[in-house]
Amino acid sequence: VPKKPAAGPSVMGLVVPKMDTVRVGFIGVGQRGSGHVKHFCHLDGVEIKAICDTDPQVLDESIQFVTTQGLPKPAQYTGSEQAYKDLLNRDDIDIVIISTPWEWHAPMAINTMESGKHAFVEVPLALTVDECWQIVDTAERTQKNCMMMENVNYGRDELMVLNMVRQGLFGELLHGEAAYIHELRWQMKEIDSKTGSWRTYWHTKRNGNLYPTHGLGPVSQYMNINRGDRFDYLTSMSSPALGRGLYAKREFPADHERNQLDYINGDINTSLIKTVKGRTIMVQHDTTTPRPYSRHNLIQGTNGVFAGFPNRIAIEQAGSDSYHKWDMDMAKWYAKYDHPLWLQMGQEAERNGGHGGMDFLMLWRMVYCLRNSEPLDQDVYDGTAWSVVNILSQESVNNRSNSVNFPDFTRGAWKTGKPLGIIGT
Ligand SMILES: NC(=O)c1ccc[n+]([C@@H]2O[C@H](COP(=O)([O-])OP(=O)(O)OC[C@H]3O[C@@H](n4cnc5c(N)ncnc54)[C@H](O)[C@@H]3O)[C@@H](O)[C@H]2O)c1
Repeated sequence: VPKKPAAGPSVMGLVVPKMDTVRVGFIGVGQRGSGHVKHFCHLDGVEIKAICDTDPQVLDESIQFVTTQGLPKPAQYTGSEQAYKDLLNRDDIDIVIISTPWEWHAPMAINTMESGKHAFVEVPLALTVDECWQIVDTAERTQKNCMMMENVNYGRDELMVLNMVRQGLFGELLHGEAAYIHELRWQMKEIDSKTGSWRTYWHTKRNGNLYPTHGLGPVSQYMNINRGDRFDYLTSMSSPALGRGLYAKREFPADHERNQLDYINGDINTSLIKTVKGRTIMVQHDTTTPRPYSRHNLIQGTNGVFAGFPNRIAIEQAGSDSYHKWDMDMAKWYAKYDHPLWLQMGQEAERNGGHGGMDFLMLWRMVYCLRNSEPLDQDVYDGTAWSVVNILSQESVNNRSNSVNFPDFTRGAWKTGKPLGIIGT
């Protein structure tokens, strides 16, 4: 895709006028979006103005939840797949939280920004390179935020590792490993509604990394991707696609629809990203094999390594060869390196829950930035760079793993982009 002329100034580091109250609308309140609604009911300085979902039942559940908290009843929109546009026509909403199936993310984000509102979108942000460019173009033309809500960047461990990296504990960074390894075959039993009712089909349409952002977001922030470095090119391979067919055979009658599908997505996809500075990142996707959960969360530098799942660390200390053995005892590392944001908000985040507190912390931080006129921690360039791995990995897999170049969605602004600060220091 050729580099297009910008439709407006870069939105890297975008600061928008301070909001005393953040007025929010929700599109999609299924399994994920309903959680966001619950968290927003416990955040200061927000008003839930409207909620939209095509499923009247989940819509009603979220509306009920809000009112049982003693909060005003939000307006509701349902009845068609386009009903969200009526929500966007309101003039009393500042931000829209989009938690719909993947194919809706890009059009809804674009329509949200065009309606004068800021878009906050579930992962992944987009499904084609063209959609990525359209989102970037719209953000630049409208000067609106479009943040992909990568919650994993707000996990305690990920925040701590970011803090360790910034303090130089690992030396110069060389290599990272990221993954979404999460056995989700059971979602194939969600037939008429819920995640599996739409997500299952992606395994019949694409062969690559369907869901790259959870592991990749934090590793990208460790490496200052789009802020001094950027993804240059990628090569990708997929294993055979066997697990979903076998599962369908075992779990569904022979004539069941799940047994008529052609599952083409390799059970394990492995991609390698090279950055402009020469660093390497391995990214894996596997939602099919019987295997414990992992996002890898590995960062290797000239002075040592941190790896997650389970957490372990090895550092070259004072010339000793202590790095031959993993230190699995995290207590002293947390004591020394817990991120200031976690020290400030971690207890409240854990009390509110959501993937160990990361969900609440992300939403709290979004609202904090909007209310204090600070740039968000993740911008439209991050969301597109992390999401486009989905698309580029397929291209590479389908072409004997030949390398594929990353588009530079920042249009060169990565060279001067400021690294994400450690808030509170
Ligand atoms: N960040 C995370 O940790 C995390 C976790 C789970 C899901 N997700 C993401 O959240 C998104 C939603 O996933 P989910 O598990 O909640 O799925 P889901 O199927 O439970 O919910 C999706 C909702 O969107 C509604 N919807 C579909 N089309 C719509 C339209 N045109 N207008 C309005 N509503 C519409 C559906 O009725 C449904 O209620 C996905 O992108 C998924 O990848 C992220």
